[in-house]
Amino acid sequence: MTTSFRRTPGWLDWYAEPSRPRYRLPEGAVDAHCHVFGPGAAFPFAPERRYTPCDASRDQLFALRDHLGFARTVVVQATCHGADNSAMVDALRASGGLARGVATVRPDVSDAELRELHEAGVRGVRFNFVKRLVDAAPRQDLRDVALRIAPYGWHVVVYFEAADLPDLRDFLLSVPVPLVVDHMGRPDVTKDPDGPEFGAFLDLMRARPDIWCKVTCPERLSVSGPPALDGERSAYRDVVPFARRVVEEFPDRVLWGTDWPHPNLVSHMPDDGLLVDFVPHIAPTPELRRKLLVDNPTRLYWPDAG
Ligand SMILES: O=C(O)/C=C(\CC(=O)C(=O)O)C(=O)O
Repeated sequence: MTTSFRRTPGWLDWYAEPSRPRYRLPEGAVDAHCHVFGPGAAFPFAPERRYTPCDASRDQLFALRDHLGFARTVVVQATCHGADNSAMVDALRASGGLARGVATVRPDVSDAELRELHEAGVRGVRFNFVKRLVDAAPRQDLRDVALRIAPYGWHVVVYFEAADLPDLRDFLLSVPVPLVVDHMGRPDVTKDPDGPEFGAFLDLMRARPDIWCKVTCPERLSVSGPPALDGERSAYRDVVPFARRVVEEFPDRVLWGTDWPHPNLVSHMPDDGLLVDFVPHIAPTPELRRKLLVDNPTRLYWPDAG
């Protein structure tokens, strides 16, 4: 077994000493999008991966959760682990019920494996259409996976770039379980939020009442910045109109998460405490923030928690 991995050249490690957010998260807040990486010595990265990250363990994730003031987390399988969900599942099992997961599975996954994932806390699978991260999976395979997971009440998390939405739209609308779109479908934020490209995304959201959206990753989408560093509490201003538009039109179907440990960022690594301070800019009222951070993710991932 390989126990030592050389990270991708230029890899930025997660921010070691995040500040404490000035914005105090409401009780029961959920970080609905984050990952664990390895550690590679215990959970080797997948041979087919497109990047090799630094380690980011479950205990480091739980420490960040507590530091920022989140109650719970949703751990999303990252492509560097392929369809080997063991690092993510290990995090769920160690969380004492405070973490749920989104897995990657192949169409030949057995019912026993699906049951085991469900028992560990998995509630969805992720379909990744971002070409720099994965080879395109045949859509029939994805449909087969969606049919396999439907009896468990799971959803499908989809990650795609805005430019690919026209091609994906019919397929997405045909998926027979709820959909959760990562990072607002990655809009080009140099374009007009009222223009046709983001309009196509909003139309997708309008097309089905069970399509949810993560209004996440301003640090990935922003072109103008400023970055969430050095005490900056009004970071990523160019992303605000996009995220706010979604939060205000679909207040009951939006989720937020840190995306820690922020794979593949190249310009900077954000201070996660300052990222939390981004939330009031996109969800301007206490009610919108409660829905975004507590009610919506709890309904989707802990429906029995009340
Ligand atoms: O962490 C994210 O959501 C975004 C990623 C990484 C990713 O999705 C993955 O590796 O699975 C990205 O844009 O590189």
